[in-house]
Amino acid sequence: MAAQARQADVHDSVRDREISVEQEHLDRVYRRLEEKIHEAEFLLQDAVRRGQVGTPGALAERDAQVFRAGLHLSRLNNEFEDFLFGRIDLLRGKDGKKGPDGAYTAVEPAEGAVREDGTADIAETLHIGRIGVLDENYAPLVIDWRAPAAAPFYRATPVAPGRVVRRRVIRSKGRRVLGVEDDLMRPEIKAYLDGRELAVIGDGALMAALGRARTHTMRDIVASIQAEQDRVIRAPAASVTYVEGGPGTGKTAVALHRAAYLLYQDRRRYAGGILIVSPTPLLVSYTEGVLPSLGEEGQVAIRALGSLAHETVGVEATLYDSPSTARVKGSLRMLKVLRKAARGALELNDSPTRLRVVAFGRRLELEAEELERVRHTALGGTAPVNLLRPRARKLLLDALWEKSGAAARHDDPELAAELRSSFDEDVTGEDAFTEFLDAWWPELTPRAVLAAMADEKRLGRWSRRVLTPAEVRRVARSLRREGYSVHDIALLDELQAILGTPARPRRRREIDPLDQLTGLEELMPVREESQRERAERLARERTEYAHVIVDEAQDLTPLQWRMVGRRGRQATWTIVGDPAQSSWSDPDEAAAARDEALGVRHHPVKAGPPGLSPRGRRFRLTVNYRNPAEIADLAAKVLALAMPGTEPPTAVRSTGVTPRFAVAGDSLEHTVRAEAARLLEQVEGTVGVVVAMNRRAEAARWLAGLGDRVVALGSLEAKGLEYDATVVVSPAEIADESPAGLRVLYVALTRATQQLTVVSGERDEPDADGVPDLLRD
Ligand SMILES: Nc1ncnc2c1ncn2[C@@H]1O[C@H](COP(=O)(O)OP(=O)(O)OP(=O)(O)O)[C@@H](O)[C@H]1O
Repeated sequence: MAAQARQADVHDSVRDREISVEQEHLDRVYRRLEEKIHEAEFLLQDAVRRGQVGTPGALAERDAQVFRAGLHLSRLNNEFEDFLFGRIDLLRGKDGKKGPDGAYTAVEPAEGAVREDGTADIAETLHIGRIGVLDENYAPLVIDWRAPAAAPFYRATPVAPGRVVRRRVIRSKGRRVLGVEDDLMRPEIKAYLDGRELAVIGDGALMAALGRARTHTMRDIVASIQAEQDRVIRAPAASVTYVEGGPGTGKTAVALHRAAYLLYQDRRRYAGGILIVSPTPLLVSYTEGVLPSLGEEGQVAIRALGSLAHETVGVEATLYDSPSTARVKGSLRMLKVLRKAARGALELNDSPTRLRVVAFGRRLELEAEELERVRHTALGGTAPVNLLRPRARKLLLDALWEKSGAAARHDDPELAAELRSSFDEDVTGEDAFTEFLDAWWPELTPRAVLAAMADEKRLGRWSRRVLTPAEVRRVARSLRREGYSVHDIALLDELQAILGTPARPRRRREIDPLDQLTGLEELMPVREESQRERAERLARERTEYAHVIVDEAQDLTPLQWRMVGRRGRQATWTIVGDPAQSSWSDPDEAAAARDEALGVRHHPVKAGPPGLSPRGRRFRLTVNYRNPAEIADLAAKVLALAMPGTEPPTAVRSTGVTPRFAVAGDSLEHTVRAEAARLLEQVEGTVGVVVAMNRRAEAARWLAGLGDRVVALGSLEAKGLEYDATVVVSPAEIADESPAGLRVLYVALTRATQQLTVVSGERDEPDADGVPDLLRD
C-alpha cells in the first residue's frame, strides 16, 4: 500500500515537473509577444514624432500592424484557451537543413541517431501552436500548426514515427499550463533530453477531447487532428478535392481547418477569398467561431446556401419547401421554365400594345402584331433579357423607319444614313417613345419574375411539357407565400444570370470644391476609408472566390450547384460530403450538375499518382469521433436499410450507455418533454430533440421552459450539428416524410456524443422493449 502511494507521489512529481517545464516555455512566448507589441507601438509613435513622414498609406499600414499585434495579444489572453497545445521531441535528422520556420526539415532520422545500445539523444524540440512565434534570434519558440515542420505532430505513429520520439499535447488556459499528455512513438529506445531520460505522462488526449461536454458552438480540433484528417487538411489544392466519410468523421472540422491551412500556406493566392458553403444557418453559427480560433478571419466567408445570393438578389431564405416541391424547384428542368418566365415576364403589367410617335412631322404607329414581331426578333438567342433592351430599341426604330418610307426617297447611301440618324434622334427625343420603351421592355428583377411565376395559369404556360399540372400547382402555391425558401434562392440567382444586369453609369462621388482647390481630393479615399475598412468592404461585396469549400455537399440540388458554381468560376474546390446522409432524392442528376458547375467535365484532372482519380483527388475518412459505439451500432441498422452495402465508420470510443427506447402513450408531448428533461439531468451540455419537419413548431412548444441547453430541430435542420444527448422522435415519421427519409433518419440518429433516446409513436410499431420496427434487427 505504502509502496503504491510512494509510486503515485513520484509520478505526480514527474508530472508537476513536466508541467512547469511547459509553463516556463509558455511564459517565454508571452514575454516575446509583448516585446513585439512594444516594438510596433514604438515604431508608430516614432513615425508620428517625426512629423508624419511617409505617405498616408504607409502610416495606415503601420497603424494596421500595431492594431494586428494588439489584437493578437488580446486574443491570446482572452480567447485562445490553449494557444500553445503541442510539442514534439525529435531525433537528429538526415541532413542538417533548416526550413523557413527555423526547424530542421528532414523527416527521417540520421544514421546513427539511435545508438547501438538503443539509446538516443533528442536533437530538436518543437512547440506547436495556433500561430508561429520566433525569438529575437529568429529561432522558433512556437511553430504554426500549419507549417510543414508541424506535420509530424499530426502524422507520426508508432508504425511510422519518422524522427518523432515523443508527442505531447499541452493543455492550458490563458497563460497557465494545466496538464500534459504524451504518446511515445518509439517505445523501443531510451531517449535523453539534456542528460535526463524523457518522461512520458498519461495518455488519451484525444479521448479527453471527445468526452468533453458540447455547447452550441463547435470547437477546433487543432490539438488532436488525426493522421487521416491531416492528409486532407494539407492536401495541395487540386482542381477538385473530394472528401467523403460517414457521420462524425470530422468532415466539417477538416473543412474548416483546411481553409485556415490553405490561407497560411499561400496567402497571396487566396487573397481572392475562401468561401465555405454550409447547408443551414444553424450550421453556420455552429461553426463560425472555429476559424478565428485558428488565427484566421476576414478572408474566409462561411455562408448558408440560403444566404449565398444575398448580394445579387437582396434576400435570404427563411422558409422550407416540402420534399416534393423542393424536388421540382431544385431540378434542372426548371432552367427551361425560368428562361421562358424571364422572357414572358416582359409582357406582364399591361404591356402597351401600340406605339405612336411623330417623326419628320408624320404620325407613325406600330400595332400589336408588329410589336410582337419586334419583340420576338429581339429575344432570339439566349442573351440576358435585360441586356437586350438596346437591341429591342434599335429594332423598334428600324420598324418605324421602314414605316416612314423615308429610306426609299434617297439613293445616295451617305445621305440616307444621315437622314436615318436624324430620324432616330427625332424619335428617341420624344417622351412618348421613352415612356413606351420603359413600359414595353422594363428592366426585370429576379424577384419580380419569380413573383410572376406564383400565378398558376401563367406558370402552366411557361412550363408546358416540362412540369406536370400537379407540379405546377405545387410550385405556384409555394411561391405565393411570404418569404423565400432555400430552393427559391437558387431560382432567383439563376434568374439573375438569365436577366443580366445592365451596366449603369457610375455615380461620381460628390466633390467638395475646397478639396479640389487644395488637391486634397486625391487623398480622399484614404481619408474616407481606412485600408482595413476597405478590405472588409471588398470581402462583403465579393461574389467570386479563389477557393470554395462545400460542406454537406450531398444535399445540393442541381440548381444549387449552379448557384455555388457561379461563385467560383476560377476557383479550386474542396467538396465534403456523405452520400448516405443525402436528403436529395436524385443523386445522379445532382452529381452531373455538380461536375458541370465545377467544370470537371471541361478540365478533367489527368490520372496521376494513387489517390488522384481522373476527376480530382479523393479522400475517405473512416473513424467516427462523435458517436459512442452504442449509438453508432444502432444507426448502422438504418444505414443498412438506407444504403445497403455501405460501410459505416468505426466509432472510436464506447461509453457503456446503450440507447434508451421510450414509447409515447396518449401524449407524445408529455413523453418527449419528460425524456428531454431526463437527459438534461444526465449531461452537462446540450440536448437536441429531432422531430419530423412538420412538427418543428409544436416541438418547440413542448420544450418551453426547459432552458436554453435544449433545442427542438426539424430533421433537415439537424444536419451537421451535434449534442451531448438527443431525443429522436418517431423514426417512422421522419423516414416516411420524403423519398430520402431513411437517410434523413440516419442523420438524426448520429447527432449525439453521449446519449440517445428514441421515442416511438404508434406508427413506429414498437415491440415490448419499446424498440421501433425500423431499428430492430
Ligand atoms: N481529431 C479530432 N480530435 C477531436 N475531436 C474530433 C476530431 N475529429 C473530429 N472530432 C470531433 O468529432 C465531431 C464530429 O466532427 P464533424 O462534425 O466535423 O464530423 P462530420 O464528418 O462533419 O459529421 P456529419 O457528417 O455528421 O456532419 C466534432 O465534435 C469534432 O470536433
